[in-house]
Amino acid sequence: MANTPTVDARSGFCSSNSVFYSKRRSIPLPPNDSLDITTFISSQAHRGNVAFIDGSTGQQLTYVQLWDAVRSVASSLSDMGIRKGHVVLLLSPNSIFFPVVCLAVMSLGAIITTTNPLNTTREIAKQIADSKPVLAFTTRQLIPKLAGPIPLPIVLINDEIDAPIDNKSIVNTLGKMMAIKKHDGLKSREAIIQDDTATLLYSSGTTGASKGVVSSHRNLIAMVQTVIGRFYSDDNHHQTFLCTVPMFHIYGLVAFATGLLASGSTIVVLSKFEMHDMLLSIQRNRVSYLPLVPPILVALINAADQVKAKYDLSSLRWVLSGGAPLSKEVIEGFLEKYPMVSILQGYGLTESTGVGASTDSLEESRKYGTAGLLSASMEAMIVDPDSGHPLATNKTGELWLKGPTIMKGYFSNAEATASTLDSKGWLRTGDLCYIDEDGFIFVVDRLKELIKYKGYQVPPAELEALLLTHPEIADAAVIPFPDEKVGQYPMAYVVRNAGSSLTESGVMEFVGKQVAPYKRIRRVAFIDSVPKNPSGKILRKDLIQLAASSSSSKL
Ligand SMILES: CC(C)(COP(=O)(O)OP(=O)(O)OC[C@H]1O[C@@H](n2cnc3c(N)ncnc32)[C@H](O)[C@@H]1OP(=O)(O)O)[C@@H](O)C(=O)NCCC(=O)NCCSC(=O)/C=C/c1ccc(O)cc1
Repeated sequence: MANTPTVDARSGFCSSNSVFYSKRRSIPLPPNDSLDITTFISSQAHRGNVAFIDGSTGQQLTYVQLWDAVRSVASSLSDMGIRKGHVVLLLSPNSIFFPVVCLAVMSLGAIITTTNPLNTTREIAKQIADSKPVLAFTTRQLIPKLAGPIPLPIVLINDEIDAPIDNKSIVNTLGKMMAIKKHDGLKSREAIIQDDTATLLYSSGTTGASKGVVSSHRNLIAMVQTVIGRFYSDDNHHQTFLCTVPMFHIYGLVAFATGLLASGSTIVVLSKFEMHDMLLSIQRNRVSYLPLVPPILVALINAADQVKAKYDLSSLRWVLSGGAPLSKEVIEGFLEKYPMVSILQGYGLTESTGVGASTDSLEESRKYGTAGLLSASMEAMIVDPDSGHPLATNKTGELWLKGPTIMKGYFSNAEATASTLDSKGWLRTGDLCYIDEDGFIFVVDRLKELIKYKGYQVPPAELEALLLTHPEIADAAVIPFPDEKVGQYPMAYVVRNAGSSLTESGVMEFVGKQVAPYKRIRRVAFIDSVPKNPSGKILRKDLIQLAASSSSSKL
């Protein structure tokens, strides 16, 4: 037995190979290689009746109606010529039909790519040029956002079947597709294996501009198993979740369009976050689980007295926080105001197809500030960013993850894939973390060049490239600036050309016109030169320090 690696049961750390192993029961993965995510979910046994409720209109989709709709839409897509490997773009706010489109597309082996409706036409055109979709699903209101250089055939999502169609690009409506009763199109469905690509979600990763994250059916199937393991034990009753975070991000997508459907949950869907709608929906539908991002928790704390006076939140048991770090102050502030509700934390990336670590019980959540224990079947290493050597417990380094939910790579970007995934399948997360003696992960800082505004990713490189297109800007660097309400917002350090009288507001307006609102630069400082290392890399840490010291000296 001399060669058996010794894993410390308490931390999960194996000293012979420096790998941390998950302490959770490993997830069963279906052995059948010919399996797609939609078939996998629809074949799970559960006692759920209502799958979705539209939070504003009350319209419901039962599980029977959901799977009927998915089959009809898939058959119709097949009749329209959609085949395995084709990319389909979904540009829509949250709706009870968002999952129908995703599940139908993926059931054919076609690939779903989603985008934020707040994105500008220019940003969406970039994603279209990169992902090359053959069809788009969108709403009537969002059609102008598809007016980029590459015209796409469009399926309208929220349209009355008989409404006049005046746009030549519109080839169908979801209503018509869902009404199809004969599913002949499914006969020409091609065989799908678990390794085939299912989703293409965009993320900036550790550096540079947004890239398509390729997740396979296997990645999503493993994530479904993780979600089931996280929320359902044998004695768990039926649960009602509220969906107010966007389904177009991995967080919302894996929960509301896939994972929770495997266990018969009811999901109340709001088209977007609005405080009153959210609270009223909790009250009306007796919601028990509320997945959020930290800025909503902060807003709930700040308005706690009015909230508790006006709404009956007695059904609410769990708040799930993900997408951005949650500070100890926010956790304590929330628990003080809402003692009946427990917070569960989740840590994940688009590149890990959702959750990589989490706290799954009140007891685990009592480790304040932790991102949780490694998800089932996930392995981790903490790697010294300078030496590249793996570290043991309680030592801070870059978190590397390996497991069945780790992406296949970045779409058509071998260079970015090679610098993010190593040959053994380890994903460099770009987060500085340590893992304690009980196996809990703590995120300390970020190595990657990323700004998180309200849980949305803002890649500094993208804003820097845009700033450099201004005729009066010689050089620029963009950094995160901390803010209690939104987490961080983008701040620009700008070097003006000689003789330029460009103002701070001039810089902000120039960027604001071209990017989604969450990417706007909200603070500007002018400097003589951008600090860089000998190879020309921006020394962001120096600028972050400079910003902190100049803002505190202003107080
Ligand atoms: C609900 C939020 C927190 C706040 O919403 P909001 O206040 O209405 O603002 P928006 O973010 O929608 O809009 C941004 C800005 O655009 C503005 N805006 C709004 N609609 C308009 C308009 N139609 N025209 C023009 N301006 C507009 C809006 O006013 C706002 O401006 P400002 O007030 O200046 O911030 C919203 O930002 C939000 O849903 N954020 C969540 C993002 C999110 O899901 N992130 C997760 C990423 S994936 C990930 O990290 C995964 C992690 C994970 C973790 C754990 C797990 O278990 C699994 C996974």
